Amino acid sequence: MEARQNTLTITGLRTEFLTPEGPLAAVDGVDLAIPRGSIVGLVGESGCGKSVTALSVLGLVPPAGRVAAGEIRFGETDLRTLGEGALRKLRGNRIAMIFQDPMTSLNPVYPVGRQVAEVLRLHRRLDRWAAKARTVELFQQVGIPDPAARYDAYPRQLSGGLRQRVMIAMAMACEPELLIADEPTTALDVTIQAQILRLMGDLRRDHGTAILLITHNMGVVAQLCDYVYVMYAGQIVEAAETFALFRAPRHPYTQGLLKAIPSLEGTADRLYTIRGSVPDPRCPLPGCRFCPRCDQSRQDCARQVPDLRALAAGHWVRCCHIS
Ligand SMILES: Nc1ncnc2c1ncn2[C@@H]1O[C@H](COP(=O)(O)OP(=O)(O)OP(=O)(O)O)[C@@H](O)[C@H]1O
Repeated sequence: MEARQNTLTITGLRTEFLTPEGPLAAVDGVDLAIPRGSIVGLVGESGCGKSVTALSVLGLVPPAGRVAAGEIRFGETDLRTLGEGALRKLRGNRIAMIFQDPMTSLNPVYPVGRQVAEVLRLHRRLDRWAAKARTVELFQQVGIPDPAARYDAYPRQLSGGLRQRVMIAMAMACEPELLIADEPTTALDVTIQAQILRLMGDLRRDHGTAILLITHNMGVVAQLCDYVYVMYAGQIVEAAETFALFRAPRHPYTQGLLKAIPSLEGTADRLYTIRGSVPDPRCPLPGCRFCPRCDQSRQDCARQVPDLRALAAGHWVRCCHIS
């Protein structure tokens, strides 16, 4: 895929946090591309660096951290060269975001309708009445019951599912080119989860929005994504089209994640889990970072640093023993 066809192209991203023990690389050399109008998944266990990748794109890395290296291109623009003012203009307009807990993004002291209408007034230049009418219409589209009454509700008066719908309505209001959704359905029950995922699919279909979907849920990936990046210990360890990844996962970590999906048949007595846990980024391992947890590791894995190599068109794997 040529870079100019991408809505987002991340190259060599390294994001560090300053700790008393020295700098810690939460994201360590990540390359990731989102072609226009596609839905790309970023998966991995907790602590792998998914959220920090998203925050780096948005220019929202917390104060102790910084993007130390790499390029983040939104279309032709290198986001790292933009000042805070220009970045703020892009966020909530051409780039929208949805987080796991919408309370962190919604202002608790303003009615939710006014918050969405504000976006329409600011970015779509609608007057007060048109913005209100469009907001109620958007609330209806995202399945908020009694949308006119909910316009005046405060965030705390709504359920988690309704708050997440408000966030989607806000994202739809801007008709963004890029939506970054970080665990958008994790806190919701399964039925609401499916509805929110459907709405994101609609956003892509109706507005051509490219979506980066961050999740640890492989089922969600299978349902929605065109392409998947698997992240482990700050690095991409496998990347492939969704169909190829599910049909023939090559990295032992990806194989473990897929084995851990609960099956409907429920044949296994216990749900599979990958033994061990994500390594502490403060103590980087000399060889393959997955080696201590890998059930296929060999003697040299602890010493050899694997590169991300192409196995087939569009299928990349970081493992010393796969060719
Ligand atoms: N403010 C911070 N200060 C220091 N380290 C941080 C900070 N935020 C994140 N990290 C570290 O960065 C690493 C990656 O964290 P990140 O939140 O990106 O993981 P994640 O894959 O998104 O996990 P989760 O699904 O739990 O959000 C972790 O080791 C974490 O400890």
